[in-house]
Amino acid sequence: MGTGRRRLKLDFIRTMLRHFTQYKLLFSIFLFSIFFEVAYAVAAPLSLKYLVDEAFTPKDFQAFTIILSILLGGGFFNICASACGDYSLGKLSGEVIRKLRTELFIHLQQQSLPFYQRYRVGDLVTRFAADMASMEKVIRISCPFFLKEALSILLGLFMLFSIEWKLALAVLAGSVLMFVGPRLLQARAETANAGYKEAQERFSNTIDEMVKGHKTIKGLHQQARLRERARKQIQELFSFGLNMHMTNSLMERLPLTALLILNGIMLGFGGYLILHDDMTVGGFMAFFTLFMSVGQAASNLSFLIPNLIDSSVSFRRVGEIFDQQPGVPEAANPIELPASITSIRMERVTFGYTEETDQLRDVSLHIAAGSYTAFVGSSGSGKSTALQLLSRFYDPRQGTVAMDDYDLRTVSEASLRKLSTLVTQDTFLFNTTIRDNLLLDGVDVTDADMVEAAKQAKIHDVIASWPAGYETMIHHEGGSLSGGERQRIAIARAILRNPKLLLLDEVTSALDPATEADINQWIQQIRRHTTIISVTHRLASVVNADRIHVFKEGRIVESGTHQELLQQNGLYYSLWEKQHGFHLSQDGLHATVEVDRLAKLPFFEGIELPLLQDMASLFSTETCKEGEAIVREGEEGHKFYIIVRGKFEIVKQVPEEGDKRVAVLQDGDHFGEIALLRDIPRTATVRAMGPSVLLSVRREQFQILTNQYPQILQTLEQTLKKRI
Ligand SMILES: Nc1ncnc2c1ncn2[C@@H]1O[C@H](COP(=O)(O)OP(=O)(O)OP(=O)(O)O)[C@@H](O)[C@H]1O
Repeated sequence: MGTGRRRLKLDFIRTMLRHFTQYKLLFSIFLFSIFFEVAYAVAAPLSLKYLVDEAFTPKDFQAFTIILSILLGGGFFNICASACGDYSLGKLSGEVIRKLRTELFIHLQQQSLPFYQRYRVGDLVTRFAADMASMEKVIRISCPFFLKEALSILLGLFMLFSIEWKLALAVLAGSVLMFVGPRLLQARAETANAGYKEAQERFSNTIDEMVKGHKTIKGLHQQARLRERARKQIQELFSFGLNMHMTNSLMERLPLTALLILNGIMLGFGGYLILHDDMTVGGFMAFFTLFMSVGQAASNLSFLIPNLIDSSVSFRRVGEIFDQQPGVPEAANPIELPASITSIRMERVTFGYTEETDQLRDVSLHIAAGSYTAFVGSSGSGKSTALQLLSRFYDPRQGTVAMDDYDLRTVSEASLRKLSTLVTQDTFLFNTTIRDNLLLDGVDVTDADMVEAAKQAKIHDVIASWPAGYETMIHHEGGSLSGGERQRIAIARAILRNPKLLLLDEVTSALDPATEADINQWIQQIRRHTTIISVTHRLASVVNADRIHVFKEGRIVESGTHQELLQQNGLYYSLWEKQHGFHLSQDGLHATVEVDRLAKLPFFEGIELPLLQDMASLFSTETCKEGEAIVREGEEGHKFYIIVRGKFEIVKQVPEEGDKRVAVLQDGDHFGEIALLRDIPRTATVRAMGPSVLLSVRREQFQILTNQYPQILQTLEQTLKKRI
């Protein structure tokens, strides 16, 4: 074991001892009761010496009565002391475990996002469940037992030496045998136990993934893959379990064998001493009985060792969590942010999720209170990252994020959360009623406010249509609700908090056009009294923003109003052009594309407008759900697609790495144009990252057009040749 690990374990044991010593009275009662119990257990065999030598052999009735009375009186007192000891131990260990659980829970809550990205759900749940249970066993049972047995051995040895030191010395020398085996096997047992725990963790993570992702797994028909992974992990559990069982059994058996050898030594040497009148028969009987009870205590201790080793792994794993310092710590004397602020600043901010990468580079911006600001740009350009820094989920590596003149590193988290609310595209709902999900703690609102907020977020009618209305229970963290419903509940939750600063991260991405329009209207209503910063890839929803910052590769490359940015004819202009020219019905089920927009596709360059008009009429609308693969790698393609709304990831199979995301496409992007010309297998899988709408055209339909107008085919062939 490395010194770091040992230090960690020692620190943790010190912490536990600190907890124990906080309850001085209970701890003292417990220690006294253990001491008395052990003293009595050791004294009882010693009484044999006096019974045999002083009472039975000389037939002295008075001595017999005195010894018997002492034994009975001591026995009665022993029962009382044991009962007090049991109560004090129960109370003491219960308190210590309660404190440890609470501290671990609070410690987890204090951690920042990087911690939750490092540890998976299964890892943390196993530490809370299996490791804590194993620690509880040690605190309640093994530790007191260890203390008792160790004390029995010490007192017993003292008595054995006082009865006959030569025999005691011989037995003591032989008893070294009892500890050699376990000592030799200890490292192996620790490795076997740690291996088993890690295998448990991996299996817990698979179950977690299976439960959370059951829809995606079914949708993508991945059951066999998951089953195979689970089968391997169960097999791994079996192998590690067998290894652990065998090592632990061996550790238990070796001391028993040593005990047999010791018995032989004692009988042989003891008999020799009696025959040479160096020891009385009563003395030998007392020695023998005492030795048996010391031997039993030593053997009990050796049985305890695997248990303690097992739990030492648990202590280390829980200690490791306690040792994690929050990545975004609260200042020692945090400043309370005022209830309203006048500005938000990012000054020369550079940030990376890891040391090696920079997701934001030298970003500076100034946002006036009461304004509506939008962050736009292509996928992966750093928009959401900037929002996370404004919410202080991370601290910048360089530069400052500040509200008024307060660096966020110096302000109290509570005051920051009171001032601002972040709504993201991944909505987490608690497994409780809709009402509880809306009326979270710390929000002083009435039922009427709640209903009003739900109406504004366009979710009231949906909730009211459920039999239990606002009392409907949420299960699986909202997994049974649609993405749009979850998103609208999150928006209602934000409305109820009535924040001064509202941070929105792609909040309308899962909504149909009608609801999106309603939410955009709500934003317009509140913008007068709320500062809004909205991240979106859909430019049409931010044309009214006071200021738009365009992100590219972690930098802000353009800033201005919609009109100013269009005039600049730069990145914003090209993004706008790409997204422009589509029409979508209010229910999001029917899309059309304008001819001008088709003309801008590179491979339709130079094709006459009337032909493109015919082409535009060939497109049909397709909708798809989150996780759905619209195109699969290796399959023959027959369709060309244009994304009207939504995000798609392009995933390629990389040998030994599995699926790898190579790009993300969004509104206005297109793919699969080669399928219009010939059969070739798709080079990647295209999978929806949220509910999406596409326009598609099949090659057969396209061919009717090209048969009529062969020049389309020639132009397309030439353009594609140029591109490939
Ligand atoms: N937690 C994370 N750990 C490591 N890298 C991350 C993390 N979150 C985002 N990234 C990476 O940081 C880069 C910027 O991501 P960010 O989410 O800020 O982009 P974005 O512009 O908001 O794009 P999108 O609209 O697709 O979310 C991307 O390359 C992304 O893969």
